[in-house]
Amino acid sequence: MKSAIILINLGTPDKPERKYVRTFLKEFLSDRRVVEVPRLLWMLILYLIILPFRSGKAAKAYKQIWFGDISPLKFFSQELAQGVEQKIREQYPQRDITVRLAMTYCNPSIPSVLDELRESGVENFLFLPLYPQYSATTTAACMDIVADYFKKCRDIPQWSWIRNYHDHPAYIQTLAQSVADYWQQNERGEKLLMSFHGIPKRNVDLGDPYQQHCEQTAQNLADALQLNAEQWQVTYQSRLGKAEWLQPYTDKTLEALPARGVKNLDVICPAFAVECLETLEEIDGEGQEIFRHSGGERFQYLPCLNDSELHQDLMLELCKPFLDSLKA
Ligand SMILES: C=CC1=C(C)c2cc3[nH]c(cc4nc(cc5[nH]c(cc1n2)c(C)c5CCC(=O)O)C(CCC(=O)O)=C4C)c(C)c3C=C
Ligand SMILES: [Fe+2]
Ligand SMILES: [Fe+2]
Repeated sequence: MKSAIILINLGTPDKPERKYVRTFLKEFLSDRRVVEVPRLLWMLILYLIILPFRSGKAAKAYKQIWFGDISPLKFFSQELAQGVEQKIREQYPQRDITVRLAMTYCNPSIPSVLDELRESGVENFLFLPLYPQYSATTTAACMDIVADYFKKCRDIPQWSWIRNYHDHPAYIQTLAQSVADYWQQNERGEKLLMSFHGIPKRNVDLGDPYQQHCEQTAQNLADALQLNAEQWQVTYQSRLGKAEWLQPYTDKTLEALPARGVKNLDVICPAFAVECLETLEEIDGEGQEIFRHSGGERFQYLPCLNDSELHQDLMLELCKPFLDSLKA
């Protein structure tokens, strides 16, 4: 039986230009899983304020971080998928398994990847969203798209999900190894700031487990690195709009830390599997600037796991129960 593993990431504009950024933002921010503001009010805000003003600004930011003709998010996600497929071919030579990347928004879309795989005879799917911490705004959003796709199908194939892996020992071990490797090659900062993408606080109050997952990842990573309470901190970045999001906010913390005596800082973003606008521009760019202007002296951004061997091995470990369940 032909099987496929589909790595799913958020999505990204096709080009770092206003028109493409607008298309991406429109699709992303129209999803009711992402924004839960009453529809009419949100459509007014989206079409009258966010799309006209944010698209151009974000396009400029994307231009600064673009990798030649591809966005960093798509580049690393694709390389990761290819690396994982190669490893599976080597380690499971008797199995017929394809690994593909799909995006929740824009390209390659989940339906287009599913169409292609089903036409090639795949009958068994494993979906692996590249979000270690579950949130309805990300994980459930891609689950909806997959479920919608199969609504029109009579003979639904076998499918399974890796819903979250925020506390999987292999994930924590991989993160810890990446930090330890970094510290072996670079001077270690006084504090490790773990900055996660934020979500509105209301979502957590209504039952989204995301904050609990982030805090668990952070605590387990700190334990694996044997950090004491003074040596690490969790913050939340990328808030949008006026409502309260998860706190403490990354930008406010970066502004405050130098006055509290932290001048030499390491920052890691464990919610991001691969580099993207929110890590390269918001943290390593803007965040670094905020910290330095506030009196900080040394700011080191620790890269995401990206397409590293460590990350490929982690993906294989997460997929092991699926891979072992397949008949040779
Ligand atoms: C209501 C708004 C948003 C929620 C909720 C949200 C949750 C969320 N997002 C990610 C991961 C990524 N977000 C990225 C970009 C991005 N996110 C939002 C808004 C919300 N995100 C916007 C408007 C944007 C676009 C950029 C900008 O204008 O600031 C990206 C990067 C995409 C890229 O092309 O590089 C990622 C990745 C998570 C993990 C998450 C909740 C857990
Ligand atoms: Fe986001
Ligand atoms: Fe941002």
